[in-house]
Amino acid sequence: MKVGIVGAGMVGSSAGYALAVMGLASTVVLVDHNHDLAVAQAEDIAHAVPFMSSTIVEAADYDGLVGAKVVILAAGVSQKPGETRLALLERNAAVFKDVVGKVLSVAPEAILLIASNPVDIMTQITQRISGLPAGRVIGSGTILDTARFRSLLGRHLGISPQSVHAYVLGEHGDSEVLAWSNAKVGSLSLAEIAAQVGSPITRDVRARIDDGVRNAAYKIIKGKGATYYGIGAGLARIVKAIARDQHDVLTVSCVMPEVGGVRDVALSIPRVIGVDGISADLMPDLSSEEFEELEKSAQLLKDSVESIAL
Ligand SMILES: NC(=O)C1=CN([C@@H]2O[C@H](COP(=O)(O)OP(=O)(O)OC[C@H]3O[C@@H](n4cnc5c(N)ncnc54)[C@H](O)[C@@H]3O)[C@@H](O)[C@H]2O)C=CC1
Ligand SMILES: CC(=O)C(=O)O
Repeated sequence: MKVGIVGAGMVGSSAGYALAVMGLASTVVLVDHNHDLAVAQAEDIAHAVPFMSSTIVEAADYDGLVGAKVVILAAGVSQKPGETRLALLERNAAVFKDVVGKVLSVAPEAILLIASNPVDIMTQITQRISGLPAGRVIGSGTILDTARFRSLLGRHLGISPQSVHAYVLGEHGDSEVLAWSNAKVGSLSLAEIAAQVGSPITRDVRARIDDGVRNAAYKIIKGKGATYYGIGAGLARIVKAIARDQHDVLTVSCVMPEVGGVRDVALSIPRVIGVDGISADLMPDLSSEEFEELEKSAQLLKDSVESIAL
């Protein structure tokens, strides 16, 4: 399967690296308006391939995306230290107005996988520009936040994050909602597992984990300028679900008809993903407090998307 990546910066190249070393694509094509950067990234990633897979990694112009089954959109600007994701909206909307049409002119059948921030709004903008069915325009959404939540919960409990089933919903951003009420480890509720392993989830532990998830990007960007390994692996994980038609449940963003009272808005809930993109939305049971937070997150995203002229 051919996978295209538009935007060969830190996020795009990390996704390309993860796809290549995991052997999830026959070909990975990197496109960037800085073509020299795309060429350099493709060459560097290609040198890792002989150790792990046989993926062909190359740089190209948009023509190189012909036949791509998935195209990852990671072009645009990223946050400076202290800057919110929403502050990138106008600049990245302008980039997407340029990029989406070019991608579809050569790869009209592709599933579009959006990474650029603010990712929920970029997903909604892409769906509007492209006119594609909502299930073929997938935002990476809270896949990364969910990984952060599972990682911190697993660390607290001394359990592998792969056995922690816990989701972050709503905006990939400051208003996201950690769904504590339905988190499970194996078949046990959080309260039960915490009691069994002797690591209670106190108010302080909860606040520490919430901060660790919600503010992870700010801390990493302050320390090293950008985040990219986590999202690179997350994007590869979504491609895996598509490439192998796995019908995996992942928290990704997509335009949905209604969330509470808010209509036509893109945000994350768990969704089933396979070869045709998203095939089902799985709205979790939430406490009334969590559902209220989700509605607030939806309203904030809706207000932001309406502020942008398309
Ligand atoms: N969804 C998520 O969880 C995450 C999203 N991000 C977002 O991903 C995006 C990319 O971040 P980085 O890779 O760190 O930035 P970067 O600056 O390293 O790379 C962006 C690339 O886009 C290219 N580009 C800009 N305009 C273009 C256009 N019109 N056509 C083609 N290429 C163009 C640039 O030349 C650059 O190489 C940002 O918006 C960032 O906020 C970053 C981390 C996590
Ligand atoms: C930058 C970003 O969106 C993240 O690391 O969550």
